Amino acid sequence: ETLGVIGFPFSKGQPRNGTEHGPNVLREAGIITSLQSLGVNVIDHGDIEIEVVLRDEPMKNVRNPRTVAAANKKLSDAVAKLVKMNQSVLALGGDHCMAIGSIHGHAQVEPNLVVVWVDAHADVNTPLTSVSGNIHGMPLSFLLKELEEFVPKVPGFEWCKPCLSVRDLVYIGLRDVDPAERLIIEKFGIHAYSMQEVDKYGIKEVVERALNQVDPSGVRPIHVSFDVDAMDPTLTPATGTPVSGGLSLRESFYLAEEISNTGRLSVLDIAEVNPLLSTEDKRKLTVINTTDVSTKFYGYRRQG
Ligand SMILES: N[C@](CCCC[B-](O)(O)O)(CCN1CCC(O)CC1)C(=O)O
Ligand SMILES: [Mn+2]
Ligand SMILES: [Mn+2]
Ligand SMILES: [Mn+2]
Repeated sequence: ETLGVIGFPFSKGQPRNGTEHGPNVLREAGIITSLQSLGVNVIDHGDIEIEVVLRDEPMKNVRNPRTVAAANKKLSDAVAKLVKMNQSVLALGGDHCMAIGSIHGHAQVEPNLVVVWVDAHADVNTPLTSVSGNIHGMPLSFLLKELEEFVPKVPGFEWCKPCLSVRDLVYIGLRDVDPAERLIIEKFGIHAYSMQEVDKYGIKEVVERALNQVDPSGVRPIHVSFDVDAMDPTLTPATGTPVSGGLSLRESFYLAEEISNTGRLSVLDIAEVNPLLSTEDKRKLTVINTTDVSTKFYGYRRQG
């Protein structure tokens, strides 16, 4: 089994500079060597080359549409290529708009995939419901077939055909969902385990129920889109939209270990590490905790 690592040094899905440094600070922290020390055959394919799109005027309130679209098209092609070569893919972000390219690319090769979205946020605003206009809050609206009729054409995204059904998506970690997102989740019955459910059932039950709902027969390829703001901000403070009351380190480890135990983790996104948003020691803490969770996704076992 080969793990292909792709860097997505990108920040234009949101207004805070810094997520473009995510891939490199994770590499500098030794994420590649940590994975190799697990016996994983890791190939670092470098970074997606981000092109500057001039005069990328907002479309209604959607910021940087063409820049976000062009970068994610490249990511989609890169992920598809690696999955086609039977590699597992670790995509290092970069802000969470990266999920558009990563999931789209994965779905071109594995249309039967399911998505586990680990995040404080639902990231399912459409360009019309978004209050901020930041595409990192909208990625799922570009991917979900059931939302296609509600999503206006956004310049640059002509390539992005929706490829995911709401029944193949499950959320874990929600605690800051916009009213419109709440409506969408309820209208389409999207499976969602907020931090309230994590407290109510415990992480073991939540992970079991989540996987059983999207993949009861336990055969489908899994795409995990992991926003580091799903974890408690005391653990990953270097991120753009921190929300208190997040997943503990042990809950994050357990989730990652259980996903790893399925043997069907195909693509993992690590999104929203922003080293510029905090002090040096908080950056270090964020990167170390993110790396520690990542190794559990790829076979590190606390019991040895
Ligand atoms: N839902 C938000 C946050 C998205 C976070 C994206 B990430 O990838 O980090 O999960 C927040 C919108 N929110 C609406 C109410 C306002 O008071 C504050 C911003 C949005 O901008 O759409
Ligand atoms: Mn988030
Ligand atoms: Mn997110
Ligand atoms: Mn975030």
